[in-house]
Amino acid sequence: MSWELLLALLALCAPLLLVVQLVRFLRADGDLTLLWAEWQGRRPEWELTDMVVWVTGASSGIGEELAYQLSKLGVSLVLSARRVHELERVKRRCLENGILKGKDILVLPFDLTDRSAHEAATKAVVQEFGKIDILVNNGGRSQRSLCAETSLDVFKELMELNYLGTVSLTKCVLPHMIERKQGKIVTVNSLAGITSVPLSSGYCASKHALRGFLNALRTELVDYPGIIVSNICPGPVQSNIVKNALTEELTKTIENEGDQSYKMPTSRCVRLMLISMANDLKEVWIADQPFLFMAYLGQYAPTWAWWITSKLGKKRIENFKSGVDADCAYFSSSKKKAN
Ligand SMILES: NC(=O)c1ccc[n+]([C@@H]2O[C@H](COP(=O)([O-])OP(=O)(O)OC[C@H]3O[C@@H](n4cnc5c(N)ncnc54)[C@H](O)[C@@H]3O)[C@@H](O)[C@H]2O)c1
Repeated sequence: MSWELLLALLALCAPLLLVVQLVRFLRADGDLTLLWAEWQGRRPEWELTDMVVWVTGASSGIGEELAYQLSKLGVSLVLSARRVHELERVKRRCLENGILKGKDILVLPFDLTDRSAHEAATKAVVQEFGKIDILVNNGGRSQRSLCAETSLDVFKELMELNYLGTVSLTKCVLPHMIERKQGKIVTVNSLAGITSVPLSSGYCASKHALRGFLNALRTELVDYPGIIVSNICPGPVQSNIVKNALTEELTKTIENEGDQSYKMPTSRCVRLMLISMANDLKEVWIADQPFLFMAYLGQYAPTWAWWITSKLGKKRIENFKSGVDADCAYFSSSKKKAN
């Protein structure tokens, strides 16, 4: 084959390859460091075995799925949330489907907003298993209400739970990790901790606050390279987050949680979280499109992102008011989805 022909072929193939890569990028469900770690990095199956992992919010959604996937890796597991019977149910399923024995799982119920319980809970974990390798700050609640219609009590509750509850538990576990010079503090934040969406002003604020806290904490721990502070930012994921969301008043619940099936499967989100833990990633974004694309746009072209957010945000409020999930039907009629 002549050089001219080879060059001509290359010139033809290059745009094709570029298009293929672009399509792959547009279909990605994680940021580039996370996808690289998934492709080339350490496997959770090699890295996380024999660890003591404490998961808050383990009675439902992401925390529950995390318990199931961890129970297949041979860790010691601490399951926390408020409802003991739900935690016992999760424990039973972990024992049925995983490789753990009863002694490997501690059910430790407490309310994250009751900060006076955090020290005793931490001591109970250390007493049971002798150490804490990974704390997964996962417990939290979202919000579905317009700022102007929302009581200040709701904003306070979101900060108490999502922000101060996480800060307090992290502060209880930190001295133990500093003494051992190792450990992972993994916090389930949200893309709402990076970008902002309507109907969730209190939630976004609590998650933005968490990101600020975690980034500052990480810089304070530079002398302890064995302690990893990890900020996990998922987009929409299948769980009970909408059903359990706060509304205008503390006592008012969501009337219609809408169809959640378009969201990322919980198992995929949790798998990517485990990859991030195995590879000590500092911050990861986990989301299907167009949510991931919007996070990138917000980072690199904030003014364009704001223009699009204002259009999509209007649609989000419309969706919510017409009784479908706020995030669905961005590109089609909300009435059609409601039927
Ligand atoms: N599902 C999503 O779309 C999504 C997206 C981004 C971030 N997140 C975050 O993921 C985390 C888990 O949420 P999820 O989606 O699994 O929702 P979920 O409602 O299914 O689970 C939330 C868990 O937190 C626990 N919890 C709530 N209030 C508590 C309290 N006061 N004390 C102790 N535990 C409490 C619940 O009991 C439950 O176990 C949250 O921090 C949420 O902000 C979820």
